[in-house]
Amino acid sequence: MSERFPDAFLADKYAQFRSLAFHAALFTPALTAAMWSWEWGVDPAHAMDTLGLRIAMVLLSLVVPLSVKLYERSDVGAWLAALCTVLIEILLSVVHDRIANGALLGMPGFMFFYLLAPVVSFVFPLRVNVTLNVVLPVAPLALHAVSGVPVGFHVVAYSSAAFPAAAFVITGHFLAERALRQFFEARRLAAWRSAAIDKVAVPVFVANSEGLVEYANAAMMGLLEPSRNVVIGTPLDQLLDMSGAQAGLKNVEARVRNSTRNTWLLLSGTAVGRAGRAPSIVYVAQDVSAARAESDALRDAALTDTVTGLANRRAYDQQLARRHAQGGTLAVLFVDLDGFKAVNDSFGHDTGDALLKVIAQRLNRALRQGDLVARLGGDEFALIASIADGTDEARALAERLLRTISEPVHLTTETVKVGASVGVALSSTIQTDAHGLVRAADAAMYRAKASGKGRVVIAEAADYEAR
Ligand SMILES: Nc1nc2c(ncn2[C@@H]2O[C@H](COP(=O)(O)OP(=O)(O)OP(=O)(O)O)[C@@H](O)[C@H]2O)c(=O)[nH]1
Repeated sequence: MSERFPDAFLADKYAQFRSLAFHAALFTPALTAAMWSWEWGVDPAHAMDTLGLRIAMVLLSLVVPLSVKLYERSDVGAWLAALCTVLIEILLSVVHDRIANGALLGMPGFMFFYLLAPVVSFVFPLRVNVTLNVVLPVAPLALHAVSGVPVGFHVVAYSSAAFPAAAFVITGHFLAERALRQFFEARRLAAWRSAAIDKVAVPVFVANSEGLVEYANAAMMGLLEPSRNVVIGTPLDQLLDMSGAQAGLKNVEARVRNSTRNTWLLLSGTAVGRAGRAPSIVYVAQDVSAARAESDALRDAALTDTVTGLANRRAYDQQLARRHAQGGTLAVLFVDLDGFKAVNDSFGHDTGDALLKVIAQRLNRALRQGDLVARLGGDEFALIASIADGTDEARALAERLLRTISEPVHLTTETVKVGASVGVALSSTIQTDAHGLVRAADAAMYRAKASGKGRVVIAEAADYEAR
């Protein structure tokens, strides 16, 4: 089996066949037409026309039965197809003779029987074909030699004309058979490869140079979830989010978009060239969702407070450093509950935990989009909020927090109530780094505790310097 691409192979064969046909077309009709004209005074243009029709029929007779034989693998089908073309040919001959007002087996019919031999004998090996094509034209001459039946000049002329025509047909038959066999085998192999790749458990897909998906095997379709029809021809970008991936083809991490699961793939791509086209990329994918979920969970655990589910101190420090570096006015709010120890002491640690969870939810609800609340430990919470209007806005926010914290908390068995002391440091007032802001908010919160609890204190420069 040739590994050549069927397109290139066929192009090659087509060129050979065309060159042969060109020479035969020059030689055969010219010779035949000359003889016809000489013998019967037939119009040469008309004669060539007739021969052109014959040649077209011969090509049809070659390709259709051969295709049936090679692709459907049916000799009976091939014979039936050949019979059909012969019947069509006879019909055409009859019609032609009626129009031309000639005998039933006039010139077209005569030529036909010489051309018929190689056509209908295509199912035989080449050697039989050649023999038939040599024997049939000389048969009238042999008959004459054996029986003395007179043979006119036109019979000799037709016999001579039949040889190049037969050569043309046999070569065409030979080339067409080879080309079709290669073509169908290549198609069968491609279909088999595609079916085999479809069956393997490893997800595989192909994207063309324009980023459109050309193929995805069953395993890949299972990961992408939508139906095959939707995927083929879809921009890869619509199916996979590769925005966080490193450049290149190897070890590319991609998230499946619109997935009901949080599916992550590790892709390895190979550029595969194609005749006359920009290379496509064949990707082999690995489902790394489980590993990714595990590492995400570890990262989340390292940044999350286990009791309340809020950000922990580490996450808070990271966020504050990032937000502070971005600029704009920030308010850092330190919230320490008042009377929390009494809840623990009276109702137990579990009730204390339940209370912390409710307070966390209330603080979360009181915040605006983009702000952050964290639990630093014990009964201490801290918030980061963007402030547009300075101290008054920060104070209003802090007082809103105080009010929501002080609402009674209805737990399963009891209702408890705590208060809070809040220290607020504004980056517009305290000109320092992120740590300095935290220290100032902490100091302001202590001042709130010291001056009677349940209140808000806005930090001044002295709070930062005092710590
Ligand atoms: N339930 C519970 N209690 C905790 C946790 N972490 C720390 N605590 C307790 O929280 C209490 C905090 O003490 P304090 O800050 O003195 O409590 P407070 O009654 O609010 O006192 P002030 O802050 O002075 O108003 C201590 O009793 C700690 O044991 C926790 O995760 N869960």
